[in-house]
Amino acid sequence: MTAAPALLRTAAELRALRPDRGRRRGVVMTMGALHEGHAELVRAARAAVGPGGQVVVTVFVNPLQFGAGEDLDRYPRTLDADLAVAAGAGADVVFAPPADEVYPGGEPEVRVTAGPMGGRLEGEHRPGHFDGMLTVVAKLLHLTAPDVAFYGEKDAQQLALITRMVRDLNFPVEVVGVPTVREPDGLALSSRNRYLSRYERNIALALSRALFAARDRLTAETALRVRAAASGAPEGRAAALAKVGESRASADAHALAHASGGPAAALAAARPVLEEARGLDVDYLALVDPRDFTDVPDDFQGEAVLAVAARVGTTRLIDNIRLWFGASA
Ligand SMILES: Nc1ncnc2c1ncn2[C@@H]1O[C@H](COP(=O)(O)OP(=O)(O)OP(=O)(O)O)[C@@H](O)[C@H]1O
Ligand SMILES: CC(C)(CO)[C@@H](O)C(=O)[O-]
Ligand code: BAL
Repeated sequence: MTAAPALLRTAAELRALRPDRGRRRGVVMTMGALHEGHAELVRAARAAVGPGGQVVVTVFVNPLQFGAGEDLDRYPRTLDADLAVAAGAGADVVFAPPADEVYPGGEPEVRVTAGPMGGRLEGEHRPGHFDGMLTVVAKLLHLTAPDVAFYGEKDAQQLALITRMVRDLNFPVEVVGVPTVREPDGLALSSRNRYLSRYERNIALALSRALFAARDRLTAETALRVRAAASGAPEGRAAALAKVGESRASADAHALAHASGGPAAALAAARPVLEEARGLDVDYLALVDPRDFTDVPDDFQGEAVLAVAARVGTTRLIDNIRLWFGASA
């Protein structure tokens, strides 16, 4: 049986439970309502610090990162179930402080500013969100003093901003990103999925389907290019192949002549999936450079993030995947 993690409420309790010298502390920050995505972060933390290290899961619904009219009041609070998930994944400590432990002086006047990256995509649609998020992450890093901290790639812009803050402000911690955990049908796990009715969940599947459509388009175009490269240049070849009755090879060569295989093709594959999903209200679909979340140009080479945010009814969901552009990964 897995031992129940210690449930701590104060920074003093957390300080008293520091791991022995030479043992590492790994931290997973959450807003609770834990699911398998969170569990994966906890398992990654356990693997990184080893059996003798200490894994701390923080559970705190941070008012500072919610805008007016967002879901702060109805955000699910499920601490008993969270303790069970944390235990099952191998956490030693759950740190669930009350708001006045995190903000003893009330709303902080001095805050972390997210900078230009924090004004794009999520930041544009949730003004102030990233300042509030980084402020609490900075505080939780001070309170938990980890050697290593784990964040999900599901929140790709958040991960990029935390990485940037740690670098820009010299936090002595290693930041590790963990790949997105999905349901078998593709839906990214998210605490907010609990808001969805069955009908809405079906609509929400369009987010991951759009991302996968882009990935599949790039894969298909790469395969075409490899096939054509084995036998000469595409457009003239299409006509020549057609003449000798090689219709399939001719069609491939023709498709190749019109395939860009670049960012525009990825967006063109994803967009119709979102447009055709009735009941989905899209905030953005964007292909961005993971270093600063600016849109990539059409001659971009390297790894990009295809990110989407949309509302289904009153629920707002985000998702993203990484795509590679260029000769080889
Ligand atoms: N499906 C997932 N796969 C991997 N990591 C995830 C997943 N969902 C959330 N995380 C990560 O867990 C951490 C805590 O996230 P949070 O508590 O906000 O959960 P969430 O499911 O993203 O909630 P919400 O639905 O409110 O966005 C973050 O680092 C987040 O990126
Ligand atoms: C990092 C975080 C715990 C800060 O409140 C939150 O933004 C989240 O759960 O992703
Ligand atoms: N999962 C990111 C935190 C938020 O949406 O506020």
